[in-house]
Amino acid sequence: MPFLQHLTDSHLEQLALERIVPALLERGYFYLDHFLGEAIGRLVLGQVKQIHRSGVLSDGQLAGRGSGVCRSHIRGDKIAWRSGSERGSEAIGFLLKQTDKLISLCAGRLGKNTVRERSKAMVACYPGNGAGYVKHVDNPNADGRCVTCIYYLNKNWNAKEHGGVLRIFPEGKSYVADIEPLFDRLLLFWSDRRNPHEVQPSFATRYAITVWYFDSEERAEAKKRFRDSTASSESSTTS
Ligand SMILES: Cn1c(O)c(C(=O)NCC(=O)O)c(=O)c2ccccc21
Ligand SMILES: [Mn+2]
Repeated sequence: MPFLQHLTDSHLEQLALERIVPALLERGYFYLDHFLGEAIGRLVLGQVKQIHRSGVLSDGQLAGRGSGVCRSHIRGDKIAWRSGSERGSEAIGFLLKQTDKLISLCAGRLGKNTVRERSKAMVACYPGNGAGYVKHVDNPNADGRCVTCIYYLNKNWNAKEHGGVLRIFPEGKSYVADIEPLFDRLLLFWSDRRNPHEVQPSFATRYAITVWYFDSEERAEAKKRFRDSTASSESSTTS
């Protein structure tokens, strides 16, 4: 089924150059609504709900800090990885094609970053039991990830009632950015220490799809460090 393209390629180019690049360089994050449009957004939501219903989402991580016995038994976010070419994930595949186009249009203008590869899509569901995600940095130690891209899928979301706000604490700034996980909203932000963030407790089912774009050089460096470290640890065990 040929998808009608909500945002034509020239729209995407305008969006990338005139809005996304300036915002990322100036503030470090950017979000826009109506990214795929109602029809395709609903197709993506339908496929995510089917993934959730099919039970393949991981058992949510145990909420709260601590480990062993003192850990609480509230199950938090549940996730599944999708390349977008699986049967039943075609609309997710289309979303990734659109975000790939967007990022490649930005590439070369994002300072030193040359972005050529990305992770698979992480489909995430917060069950609405009050679990959230503690404040963290996606990429604190140069693992290669440079841009976090999150597509939200929640219709009629009311943060006052449902919580689930993403709060970004931009490094060195006196303000925080509160972003509601609204249907068909796309959010991009630097994955490194510039953007610590948290997902506040969610009291309704909260769906999102995240994909991380890699800076090629940083990724290659990280892979090399990993190879060296495993090689040295192997040599130390054998010696
Ligand atoms: C489920 N989930 C996450 O929701 C976020 C995250 O920062 N989400 C922000 C958001 O959904 O607005 C994560 O960064 C994350 C990292 C590893 C595994 C699971 C993860
Ligand atoms: Mn995160």
